[in-house]
Amino acid sequence: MDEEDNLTGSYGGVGSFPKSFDYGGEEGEMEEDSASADKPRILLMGLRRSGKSSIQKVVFHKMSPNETLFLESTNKIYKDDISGSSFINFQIWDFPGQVDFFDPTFDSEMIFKGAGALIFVIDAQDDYMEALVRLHLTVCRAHKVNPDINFEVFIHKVDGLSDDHKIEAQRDIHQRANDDLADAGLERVHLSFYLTSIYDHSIFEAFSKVVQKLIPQLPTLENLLNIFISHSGIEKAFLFDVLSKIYVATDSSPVDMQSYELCCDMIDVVIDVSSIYGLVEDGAGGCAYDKESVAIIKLNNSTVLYLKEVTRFLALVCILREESFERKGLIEYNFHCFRKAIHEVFEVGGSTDGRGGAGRSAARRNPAGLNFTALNGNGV
Ligand SMILES: Nc1nc2c(ncn2[C@@H]2O[C@H](COP(=O)(O)OP(=O)(O)OP(=O)(O)O)[C@@H](O)[C@H]2O)c(=O)[nH]1
Repeated sequence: MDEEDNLTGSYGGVGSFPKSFDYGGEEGEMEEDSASADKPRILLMGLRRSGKSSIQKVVFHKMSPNETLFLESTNKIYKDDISGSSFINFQIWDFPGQVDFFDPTFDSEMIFKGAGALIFVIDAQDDYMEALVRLHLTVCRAHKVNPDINFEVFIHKVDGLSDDHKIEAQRDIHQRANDDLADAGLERVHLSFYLTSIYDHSIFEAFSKVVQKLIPQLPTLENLLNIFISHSGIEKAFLFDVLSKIYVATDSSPVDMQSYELCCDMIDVVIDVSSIYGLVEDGAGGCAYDKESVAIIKLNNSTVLYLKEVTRFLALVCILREESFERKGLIEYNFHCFRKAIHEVFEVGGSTDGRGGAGRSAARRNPAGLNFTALNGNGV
C-alpha cells in the first residue's frame, strides 16, 4: 500500500470551520504548508469507538457533541493540520482503533519519532481491560522509539458516570497501567490521567494541559500573566487559542472550571456575534476575529469579563471585579505592555504570527524588566 496515501487523509470538511471565520491567511502560509511534514505531532490512539475522532472534531472543528453520533469509524490514519488557523502549530494524527503494531506496514519509527504527545483514549463507559492491554503495548512501542514523548491518558465519556464511579475508574486505571509498566521495567515512564467528556469543558481543559506541556515559552507566558494581573487588579487571566478554546497559559492562581467555562463562553459569544453582525456584506471577506476584537461583558454579580486580541490566534480573557474595572486606562496601558511582550516572545524566532515553537531565546529573557504600571501608578 502507498504509505503516503495512507497518511494524508482528509475529513472532507465535515463540521469544518465556517469560511467566514478567517483567523489569518496572512504571510507565511505557503512555507507552513510545505513544512507541515516536519511539524510536531499529537497522536490520538485508543480502541475502536473510544471517541478519538469525536475529540478532534469537537475541539478543533467546532462540531457539536451530538453530531459525533454520526461519525463513521476511522479506517486510515488521518492527519489534521490545524496550524493555518490556530496558535497550535501541530498536526493532530487520528488513528484507527484497530491499528496493528505488528503489521509490517506500521512504521513506528516514522510515527512516534516526531510526536510531542501521545493521547491514549479509554472509553470509561465500557470494560477497559482490553484498552489497558493496548495502552501498555502502545506506550512500550512509542517509548522505545521516542523516550521524550508525553503520554496522556484520557479516561473518556465520563459524562455517563457518577462522581464516585469516575474517581474509582481513574484510581483503578492509574493503578493497573502503572503496575503493568513497572512489571515491564518501565516504572520511570510517566503517564498523566484526565477525566474527559465532549459534553462539557473537560475535554478542552485536558487538551489545554497537553498542549501547554509542548510550549517551550510557557514559564515566560505565565510570568507575564502574573505581572499583568497583579498590576491591573485582575483576578484571573487566560491566554486562549481562539479557534480551539484551548488556554495556552494562565496566571499561577488555581484554575476553577467555572471561570474557564465562563471565558470559553465569552469567546463563543464574541465570535458568533462578530460572524453574524460584524462582517461586511459585500462578500469582500473580513474576519470575525482581528486586531480590533475587544469585548466587555458585565455580569450581574459585579464581575466583568474582558476580552482583547493579542495576536491573530490568541486572545486574552480576564475576570475582574467591577471596582477594578474603573481603572480601565491603567488596565489598557498594562495590556499594551503585555501584548508587546507576547509579540517579542514569539517574534524572535522569525515567526510573526504569535504561535509556539519560536522565540526560545526571548523566552529566556527576564520579562519583569517590561514597563508594566502598577495599581499605585509606579512602573516596575
Ligand atoms: N457519552 C459520550 N459519548 C461519546 C463521547 N465522545 C465520543 N462519544 C461517542 O462515541 C462514539 C464513537 O466515537 P468516535 O469518535 O467515532 O470514536 P473513534 O475512537 O474515533 O472510533 P474509530 O474511528 O472506530 O477508532 C460516537 O457515537 C460518539 O458520539 C463522550 O465524551 N461521551
